[in-house]
Amino acid sequence: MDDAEAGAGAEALRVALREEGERVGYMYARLDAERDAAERALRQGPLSGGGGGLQAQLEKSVATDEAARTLSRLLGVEHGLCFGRIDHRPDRPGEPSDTFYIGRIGLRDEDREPLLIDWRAAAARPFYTATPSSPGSLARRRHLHTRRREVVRVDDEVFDLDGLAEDARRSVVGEAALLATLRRGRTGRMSDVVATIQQEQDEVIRSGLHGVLVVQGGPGTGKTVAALHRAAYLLYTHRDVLERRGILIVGPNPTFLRYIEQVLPGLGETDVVLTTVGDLYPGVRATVHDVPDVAVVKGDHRMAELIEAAVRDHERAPEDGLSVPLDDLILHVDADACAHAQRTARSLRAPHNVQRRVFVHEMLEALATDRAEQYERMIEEPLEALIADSGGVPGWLKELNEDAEETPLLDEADMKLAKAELWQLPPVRKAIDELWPELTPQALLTELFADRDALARLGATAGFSPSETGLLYREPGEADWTVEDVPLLDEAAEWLGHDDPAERARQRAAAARRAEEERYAAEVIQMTEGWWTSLLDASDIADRHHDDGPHRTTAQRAAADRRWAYGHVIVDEAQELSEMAWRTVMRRVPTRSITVVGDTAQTGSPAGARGWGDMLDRYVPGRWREQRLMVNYRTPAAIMDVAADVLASVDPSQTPPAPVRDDGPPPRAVRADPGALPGLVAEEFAAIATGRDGEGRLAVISSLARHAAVRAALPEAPAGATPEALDAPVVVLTAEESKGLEFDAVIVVDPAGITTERPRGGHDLYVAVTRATRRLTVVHDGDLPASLARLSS
Ligand SMILES: Nc1ncnc2c1ncn2[C@@H]1O[C@H](COP(=O)(O)OP(=O)(O)OP(=O)(O)O)[C@@H](O)[C@H]1O
Repeated sequence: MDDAEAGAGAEALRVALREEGERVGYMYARLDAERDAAERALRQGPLSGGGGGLQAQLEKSVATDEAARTLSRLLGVEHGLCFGRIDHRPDRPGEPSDTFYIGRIGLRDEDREPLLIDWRAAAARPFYTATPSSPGSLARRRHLHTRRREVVRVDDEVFDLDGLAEDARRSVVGEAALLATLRRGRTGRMSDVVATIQQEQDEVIRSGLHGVLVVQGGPGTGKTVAALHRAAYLLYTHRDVLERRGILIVGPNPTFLRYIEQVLPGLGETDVVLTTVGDLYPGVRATVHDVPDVAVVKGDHRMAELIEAAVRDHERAPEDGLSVPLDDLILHVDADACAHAQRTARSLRAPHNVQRRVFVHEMLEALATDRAEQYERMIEEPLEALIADSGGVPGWLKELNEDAEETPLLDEADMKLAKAELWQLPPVRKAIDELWPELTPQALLTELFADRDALARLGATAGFSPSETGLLYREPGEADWTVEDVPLLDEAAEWLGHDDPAERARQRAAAARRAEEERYAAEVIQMTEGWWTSLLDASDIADRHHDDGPHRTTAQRAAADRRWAYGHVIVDEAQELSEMAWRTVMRRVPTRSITVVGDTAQTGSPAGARGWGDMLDRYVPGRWREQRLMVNYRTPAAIMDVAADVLASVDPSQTPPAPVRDDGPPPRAVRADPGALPGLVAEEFAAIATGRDGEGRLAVISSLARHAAVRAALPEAPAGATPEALDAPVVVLTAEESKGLEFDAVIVVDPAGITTERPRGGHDLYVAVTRATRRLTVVHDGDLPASLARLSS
């Protein structure tokens, strides 16, 4: 390039920066104007109407909600408002072409003409899908880099020039923009990648709402970011369904959720519940895991049969019938009548606690009849003796006797009273409770786990061996609920159901009130054509009219309700879920609209998935679709070479993803004990903190055996899967806790221990060595595992 060409290039760049700067400046001015309008709306409420009628009240409520939602969306897009531009090829040479700017939200200019296109809109799609080999109708794609509100750089890809090399799968679109993003230091929070979404990720994000989509990909392939952007895209595209039903995202641990939770509000979405398997059962917050052997049994789908058997075991029809001593009587229900009561209750296809009502009624009826018969006999027997003694039966007495035999002892009203009275008597209640008790899931499992005989007996009916069920035994009150217990509690809750008479009465009253409110709301819609009526239906209006405390968001209502049916569920690190955990998740989404995100090569849980079909075919046989992500955006090539050796040692059939980055120093092994860690951490930290951003984060990932020694050596560093850990510059983790996270530098301590101390330890080591974005150091004081031989040279 001669000086004249270089000068022309520099001038073109200056012009581009100036023009784009003006354009983007105008977008921020429009953003400010929209924010002001939303703030005003929030302060003032609706302009029209007033007064205290239902219509005014509704307008106010909807306007406030909408304004708050809009404002939070507008406030969340300050950084990188506009990040791209696409120029379509003109239809005919010489004609003007369409140009669109792509950003975090859509904006219009003062004439209501589109100024900025929301990244989720169909018109934005070519920005993500065009490649040099198939540019579609695009002539050019431009990435705009902004600092605060200023455009500081533009990167162009011109698609109609020949000769751009394209290595089909591994080619990365917008390489300059992508690599600049990837080289930024880690902050402890995942950020959105809307500006640099890659084509294969775009296919995941925009895949249809329905059915089960599996996103399988190695470490660092952007599965988590793609899944989160998919949540945002689905909410944008299917707002009507999903705002009402919500999206559930299940992640591996609370730290991980904290790591990702910033992404969704940043994308402007709030109708999402983020949770872990340990939190899926309302009222229980489990974070501790069972040891692997126990986890395997608790995760086995046969546990569902064991729990059903345990419930049935509490529905007894005694072989000798039931006897209840009561004052001077002993009431008795014979074995046949008890069995009949059991059969009648079970014929109601309902859970145990609901069937119990039927059983109680049947038994009370039998007891009341027995009591009446006994009283009857008390009167009849002396009478018959009298008749026999007097040597003949007078006609009038015979008639009376025959009449009495034909009429039931208790008519309907008598029976109702008698049953109510008996139910108040403690010996009666106790006797019936023993046959068919009201149970909570917690009580059922606590009792089951503390009863070796019941475990063995009921376990056998579910196909477990005594040694397997023996693992479930624990003393009553011995431990808190574990993560593995949560699906069991949920299962038990399904079988037990809930029968609370007060709650039933409340529900009946609420349903009647609700019907009345909906009828009224429907009339309001018919009579008024308010702007807000297009946003709501009668049920929404009734919701808002109903003044039972503050209006709750979909996410708040869903999180508190075990039986909530979500519109879509995303499961991240899904390979860790056991068969029982899948049952719990599936119950939350009867429509089976699910995104399953994970990597079966990273499965650490012995109860987790070896293949997706193992878990999914039970629910959607052959009806799930799989999308593979093959490019690693996190880990530099030299570290991935080490990871590939580890993967080959545990599962040679798996292919590690191809790394985009090949920067950073080679990974190293250091022979030392944990005492050397402060020096190594300081050294690593100095290396990562000198980067352009002057900040960096480091994780020390150790074996369980060395965990205490590592903590002692680094007393300042927080340890474990706690949210604070993410804010600290240095954190100490186990391999399991590091799942899904990433750091600028990683020090892996005692790789041999990590490989051997858990059943799937080789997979744990694979996870540990793939957490680094820049530097990897392995610290060992014994021999290195063979899979890390590359580091010993
Ligand atoms: N298109 C992209 N543009 C910029 N950064 C990206 C892109 N895709 C992924 N990344 C970055 O790569 C890193 C890895 O992404 P992510 O954590 O989603 O991967 P993952 O597949 O879930 O990994 P793992 O299985 O190891 O948990 C993140 O820092 C993410 O921001």
